[in-house]
Amino acid sequence: MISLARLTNPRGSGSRLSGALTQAFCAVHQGRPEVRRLRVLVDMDGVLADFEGGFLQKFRDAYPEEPSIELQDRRGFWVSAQYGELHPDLCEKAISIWESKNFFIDLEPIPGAVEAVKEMVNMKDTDVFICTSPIKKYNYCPYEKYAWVEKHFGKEFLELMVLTRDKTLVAGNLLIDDKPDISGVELYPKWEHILFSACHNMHVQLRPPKRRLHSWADGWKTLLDSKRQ
Ligand SMILES: O=c1ccn([C@@H]2O[C@H](COP(=O)(O)O)[C@@H](O)[C@H]2O)c(=O)[nH]1
Ligand SMILES: [Mg+2]
Repeated sequence: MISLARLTNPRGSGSRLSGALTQAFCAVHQGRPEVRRLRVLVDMDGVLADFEGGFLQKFRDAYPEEPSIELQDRRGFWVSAQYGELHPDLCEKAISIWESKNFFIDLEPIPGAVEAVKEMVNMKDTDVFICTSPIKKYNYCPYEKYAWVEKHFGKEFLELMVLTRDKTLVAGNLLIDDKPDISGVELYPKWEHILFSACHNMHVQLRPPKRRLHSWADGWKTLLDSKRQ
C-alpha cells in the first residue's frame, strides 16, 4: 500500500506544497471542514528581480554611445518599444540585452522582496508560487530564472516555480505583477491582479476596484488578509 506521505510527496522532500496536500487530505479524511487556503502568485521581473535597473546598467555598458532612458522617464511595459521610439535600431539593441547570457541571473532583488516572500510562504493557510514569463529565446532565460530563485531563496523554492507565457491559465487568488494589462486565452482568470508599482507603470491610472502594491514595504499582509474568507 502506498503511504499518504509517499502519495503526496513521492521524492520524500518536505515541501510546503506537499504539506498543503497532506493537510487537505487529512481534513477531508477526518471529516473536518477543509480550511480555505490563499494562493498567491508572485511575478518575478519587476516584482522580485530588478529587470529595469539591470537592463539600464547593461544597456549603457554595452552601448555607451547610444542614448538611454532614465528609470524615472520610463513609460509603458515594453522597454523595447520605448527604446524603438528613440531610434528604430534601439529596439533590437534593447532586446539583445535580455537575450544575453547572465542577464537574468545578474539581476538584483527588488528591495524587501526576498524577505517578504520568505515570510509569505511560512504564513498559515497560504500557498505561494513564483509565476514568471520566459522570453522565447530560451538559451539562457529559463535556466537563469531557476538559478536566480535558487541563489536568492534556496533550492526548496524551485518547487514554487511556474513558467508560462500565459498567466491567465494559472489559478490563484492574487497575482502580484508589474504588468498593467495581463491577458491570455482565459478571459476570466481566477486571480485578482494587484499591480506592483514599477518605474514604467507609476503613471498608469487604475480603474477601481483595481489595486496596487506600491512596494514590498507597503501592506502586503493586509492585502493578503483582504482576500481570506
Ligand atoms: O520590452 C520588454 C520588456 C520585457 N520583456 C520580457 O517580458 C517578460 C516579462 O515577464 P513578467 O513575468 O511579465 O515579469 C520577461 O521575460 C522580459 O524579458 C520583453 O520581452 N520586452
Ligand atoms: Mg513582471
